[in-house]
Parts: sequence; C-alpha cells; structure tokens
Amino acid sequence: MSADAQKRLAAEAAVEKVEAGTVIGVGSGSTVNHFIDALAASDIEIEAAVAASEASAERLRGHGIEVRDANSVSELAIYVDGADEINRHLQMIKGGGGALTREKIVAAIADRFICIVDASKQVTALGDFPLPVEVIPMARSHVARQLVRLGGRPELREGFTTDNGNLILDVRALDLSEPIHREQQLNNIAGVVTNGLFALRPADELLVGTDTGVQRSTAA
Ligand SMILES: O=C[C@H](O)[C@H](O)[C@H](O)COP(=O)(O)O
Repeated sequence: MSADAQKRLAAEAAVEKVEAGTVIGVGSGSTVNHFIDALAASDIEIEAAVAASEASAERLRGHGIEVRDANSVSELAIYVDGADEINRHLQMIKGGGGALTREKIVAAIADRFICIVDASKQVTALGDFPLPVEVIPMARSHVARQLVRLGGRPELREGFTTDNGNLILDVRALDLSEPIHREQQLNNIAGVVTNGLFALRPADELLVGTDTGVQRSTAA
C-alpha cells in the first residue's frame, strides 16, 4: 500500500472521532487534505472549523464547511493534524509544509489532539527530519548564528514565505534527545516565532495508517 493510501486510512479513522454539531480544529498537509475530503463525504455535519493554514481553509470552504477565525473560539473539542515525525510519547516534528505556528496555536486551543500519519512517520528518536523554525525576516541571520552555536545546521527554505509573512530555517544535526527543553530553548531566541517541535503539547491520540489497517495509540 502506498504512503498516500495509508494517510487516507488514518484520515478516515479520524473522521469517526468527530461529533456532529461541534467546532473542530483542522491542521495542514496532505494527510489533513484526506481528512477534510473524508469529513465532507461523511454524514457528519460539523458547525464550523478553525484551520491552521490558508490552504486548509480554502479546501474546507470548497466543501461548503464554514471556517472561523481562531480568535472567535475559546475551545475546540478536537484538533486533527498530521506530522513529519512522531515518537512513542506522541511528541512530534511538524512544519514540513511551513504551517507550524498556526498549527501550534490551533492545537493549543483544542482539548484533544489527534495525530494522523502514514507508517513512515513513526520514529524511535526525533531528528532525522530537519526541524523547521519560523523566523521574523529581520532576525534570519541572528537566529541562524544562534542555531549554529547550539550545534545545528540551519538552511533557509528558499522562495518560501509562511502564511504569517515569515521565513523558515530548516535545521539539521540538532540534538533533539530532550525535546521539551529544546522546544523551549529555541523559542527563546529573539526573532523565532516558533519551532516545529511539538513536545510541550504532544498529541493525545495517534492513528497510523498501515498495510494491515489503522493502529491506534495514546502517549507511552
Ligand atoms: O506544516 C505542515 C504540517 O506540520 C504537516 O502536518 C506535516 O508537514 C505533515 O504533512 P503531510 O501530512 O503532508 O505528510
């Protein structure tokens, strides 16, 4: 089975978690695109969604689903999103599509984070995937120097601007063996908007699409 078919399986399983009449948080990326399409094709009618990217908002609207501003909601029952890597504690690296900051905001509003991935995203240790760091443009060089000091190899994501008008530095070689500490440390660098480690707020539930069906787990 292809990775895309596995993503679709996980996405369809997440639709079963959605309660009709609720406002839900929706992340970003190819797995979430399957979730949006499967939700629209289901019998479940939600009240509205808060989207973590302009692309997801457009896709939701395309299906006739109302999209609300994050400022207009104080709580969300669930947040459904993908990941670039996820460990057994359900800590993640996210931001391969550059939507990490809005994803972190919408996840923070939600009671429950349901992560949907294909089997390739499960790892024993985070860090093979370059860690995305969203940076205010005028701080690009300063942040890059600080990342090098910490042992990282930052690379500017060429020709890319986030939905917030910022830049992304993709960082290789950083030691991520203490992800909570690293997440806080990187966020303390002046000019960093946020980084793609989701360790302080890991997922609550993981749905993995595999060749033999959907594997479900909660944090170890
Ligand atoms: O910025 C992008 C998001 O963090 C995505 O959730 C992540 O990159 C996974 O994307 P995909 O579902 O396309 O593998």
